[in-house]
Amino acid sequence: MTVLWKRVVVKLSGEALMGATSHGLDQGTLERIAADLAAGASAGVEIAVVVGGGNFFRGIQGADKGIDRARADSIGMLATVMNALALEHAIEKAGHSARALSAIPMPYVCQPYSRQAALNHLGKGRVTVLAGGTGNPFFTTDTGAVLRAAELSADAVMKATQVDGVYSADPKKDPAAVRYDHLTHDDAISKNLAIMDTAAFALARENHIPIIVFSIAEANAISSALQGKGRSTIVAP
Ligand SMILES: Nc1ncnc2c1ncn2[C@@H]1O[C@H](COP(=O)(O)OP(=O)(O)OP(=O)(O)O)[C@@H](O)[C@H]1O
Ligand SMILES: O=c1ccn([C@@H]2O[C@H](COP(=O)(O)O)[C@@H](O)[C@H]2O)c(=O)[nH]1
Repeated sequence: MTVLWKRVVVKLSGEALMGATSHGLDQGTLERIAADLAAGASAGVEIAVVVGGGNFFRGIQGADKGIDRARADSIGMLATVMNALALEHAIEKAGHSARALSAIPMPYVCQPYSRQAALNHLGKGRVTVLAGGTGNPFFTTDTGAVLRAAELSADAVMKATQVDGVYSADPKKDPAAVRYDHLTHDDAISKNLAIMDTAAFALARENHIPIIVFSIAEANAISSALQGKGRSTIVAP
């Protein structure tokens, strides 16, 4: 496998882990994605995975139901820890070494996140699964992914999601939405494209980090994206 990047942060949507179910974790999907990550790491790419929590809980939805937003976001961050532990185990089962690190320290279940610990695991070829987003409420795991990419000097953020790229509008709501092959961070921000939050795009722009958006529904989606193959949108200057 000829790969484009030496070190990447893969942003894995929590919803991607539900497979065809409506909530939580689908074991077959987890195993497929774990094997794909293991293949990428075996090809020599240092892979950190920032995992979302939308298959369990989103803070904003909890806040809509009357839970204090900061409390609701804490629940959301804990959801990402559940996904990270499941993914760490699935990657190990797929035959590749993995470590989960949490931005919210909970040493009984996994190692607390630190930049040094993450760099150490990446340097040893372990798929490093980063839980808890930024560790702060009022953020998302998209912003967490770009933040980790900046502090770990990753070459790119690879957003593995439900859609095959960035569209002019949410394609799940607007069938007439048009897909972009390439756009700049400025375009994504000025057009208010909600595939990622503005904070994530702004941080990526400031730190010159390209973002590759692709669908995780395809077989070997991550390995293909690492080789520059398959359908995707590239957000870069
Ligand atoms: N302009 C757009 N182009 C493409 N997708 C868009 C756009 N605007 C909104 N979306 C929606 O954004 C979603 C991508 O978000 P994603 O599923 O990765 O959520 P997340 O918050 O990052 O993760 P989680 O699933 O854990 O909540 C797509 O499923 C798509 O419906
Ligand atoms: O830095 C962060 C990251 C996430 N959260 C909360 O977790 C959920 C799930 O994350 P998604 O990015 O939506 O998958 C999110 O809705 C927030 O409530 C957070 O508070 N801080």
